[in-house]
Amino acid sequence: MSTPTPAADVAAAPGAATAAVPAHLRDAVDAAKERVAALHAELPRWELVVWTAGNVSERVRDATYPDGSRDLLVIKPSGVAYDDITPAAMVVCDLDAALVEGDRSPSSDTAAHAYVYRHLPDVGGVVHTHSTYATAWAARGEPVPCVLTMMADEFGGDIPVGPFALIGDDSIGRGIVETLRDSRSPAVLMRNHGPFTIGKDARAAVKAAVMCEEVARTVHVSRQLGEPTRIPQDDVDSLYARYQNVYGQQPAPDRP
Ligand SMILES: O=C(CO)[C@@H](O)[C@H](O)COP(=O)(O)O
Repeated sequence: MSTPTPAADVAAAPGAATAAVPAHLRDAVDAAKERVAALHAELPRWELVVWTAGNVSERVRDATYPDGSRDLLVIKPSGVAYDDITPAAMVVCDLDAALVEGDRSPSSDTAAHAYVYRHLPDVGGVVHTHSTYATAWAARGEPVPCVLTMMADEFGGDIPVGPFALIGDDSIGRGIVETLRDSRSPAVLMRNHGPFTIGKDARAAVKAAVMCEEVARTVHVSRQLGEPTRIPQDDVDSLYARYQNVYGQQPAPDRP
C-alpha cells in the first residue's frame, strides 16, 4: 500500500494543490464526488439556497490513519452555479483546508467544514445553506424552541444559535463545534449568517438542513398565532430515542 503524501511536506504555489489524492483513496474520492455533486442539486430543489449560496461537503476517511489526520473532504468550488456542479467540478481538500485536487478555488466555507471534521470525528458530512426561515432566526440570534415532535425527533431539543463569525477562516468552524459538541442537534444557526448542519454523511447533513428549514418555518408561523407550547423534556427524550433508534426500516434480524 502506498503511503499518502503529507500536504505540509510539499511546497506549492499559493492556490495550487499541495498533494495528490493517494491511490488507495481514488475510488472513495470519486464516489464522494458523485454523491456530493448530486446532493448540491438538493439545495435548490428544496429551496434552501439562491444563486451560488450554500455548500455541501463529505469526509473521505483514510483507514490507514485511524486518527483521521489524513482524511480528505470533497466540496464544491466557490461561486459556481448549481447547474454547473458536476462530479468533475468537485474540489478535494485535506482537513487543514489545503487544496489536494481540483482546478478551481474551493468553497469559501472550506476552512469551516475542515475544522468541523478535525474536531468532531463522527461527522462525515457538513452542509451550509441560507434557507430563509432558519436564517431569519439566525438574524434574530434566537434558538428555535422545541415545540414540535419533528424537532424532538430530528434535533433532540432546540436548534441552538452559534456565535457571529467572519467568513473565510476557521472562525465559523470553531463556532459550530463549540455550539454542537454537547448538543444532540445536528443544526446550528450561526448568528447573522445562517444554518450549518452535520451528519454521519453528506446526505444526513442535507436532510438536517431540509428539516431545519421546515421547523424554522412552522415555528415562525405558529408564533404569528401566539406563543407555541414547549414539549416537556421527558417527552422530547422519548421522541428522540424512538426516531433515532426505531423509526423507519430496521435491518432484518440475523437468520440461522
Ligand atoms: O455564506 C457563504 C459564506 O459563508 C457561502 O454560503 C456563500 O454564499 C457561498 O460560498 P461558496 O461555497 O460558493 O464559496
